[in-house]
Amino acid sequence: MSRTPLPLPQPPPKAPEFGRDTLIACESLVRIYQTGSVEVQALQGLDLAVESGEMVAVVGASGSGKSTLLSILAGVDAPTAGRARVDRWNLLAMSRADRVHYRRHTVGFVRQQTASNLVPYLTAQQMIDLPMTAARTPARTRRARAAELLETLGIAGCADRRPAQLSGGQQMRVAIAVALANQPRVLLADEPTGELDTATSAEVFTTLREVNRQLGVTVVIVTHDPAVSGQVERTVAIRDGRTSSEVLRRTATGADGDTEVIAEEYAVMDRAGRVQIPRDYREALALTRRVRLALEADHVTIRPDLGERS
Ligand SMILES: Nc1ncnc2c1ncn2[C@@H]1O[C@H](COP(=O)(O)OP(=O)(O)OP(=O)(O)O)[C@@H](O)[C@H]1O
Repeated sequence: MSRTPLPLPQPPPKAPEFGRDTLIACESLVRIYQTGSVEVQALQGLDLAVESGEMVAVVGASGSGKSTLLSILAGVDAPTAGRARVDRWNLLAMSRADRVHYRRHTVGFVRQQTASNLVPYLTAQQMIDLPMTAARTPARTRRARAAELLETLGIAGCADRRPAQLSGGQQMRVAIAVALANQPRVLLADEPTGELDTATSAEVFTTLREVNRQLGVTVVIVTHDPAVSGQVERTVAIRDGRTSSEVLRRTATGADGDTEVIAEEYAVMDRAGRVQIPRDYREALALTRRVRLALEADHVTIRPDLGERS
């Protein structure tokens, strides 16, 4: 008996190696906190890929797992299961010495509370110097790097000031300079504008964008402020410890020559092919436990299971 071949497109010869082309690659990432008999699943199979040179915002409601993700990427916290790679580092298999090296050279971290990033009795220049001294950078290089960072971040005039003599925006810029002192490939910022007014927040975002563009540093910003999304090319939304959607922004030139920003929302598919269908879509079509899937020429349809047999 001859069979008609299925009209399926040819699959690629081999699935790409995990995280091969990305600087940050998280797959099915799980973090469970155990407090006594209570177990909290802060991350429940999160997927995230960030290319080198990108500036990405991670948004989500309070408790959705944003800070947990950032702590893991910062090498401060370790995942319970899944995969996480940043640059050449496997975050699930780092020795203590690896972790020190990773935190010193691969990632820079700006914390939520501005003050917690700074040392009250040191000047801006001395604070930028600290991580380089820890990394045994020669004095001449340290001086040159501190001067370059102070200049790039627009705070050259603040070199000899202590935190109390700086405005909120200047304090945050010093914190960013400290995080960049050892030339990390990735800058992680946890709610960098949480304590700032609107104008100062905009100033800090401009600084982060300049750092991203001028120094080529990959930037990941965690925030629960949806307004931030308009400032970056890609926003990743986390819900209940999983990546639920991504919004990509690009500029396009219309027929009239005007440029406009186009934002498109995407669902995120993991390597096993799982996609989360938004609740309002499910409710609108009464999609419940079982749905009908069909492969069309250039798309896949999902239909409610109406119970009839075909
Ligand atoms: N050290 C911890 N021990 C126990 N539970 C924790 C711990 N850290 C976080 N959690 C829990 O994990 C979940 C995710 O927390 P996380 O701080 O990552 O969320 P978030 O999205 O950053 O929230 P927020 O915007 O309020 O900072 C929450 O339910 C939180 O209570």
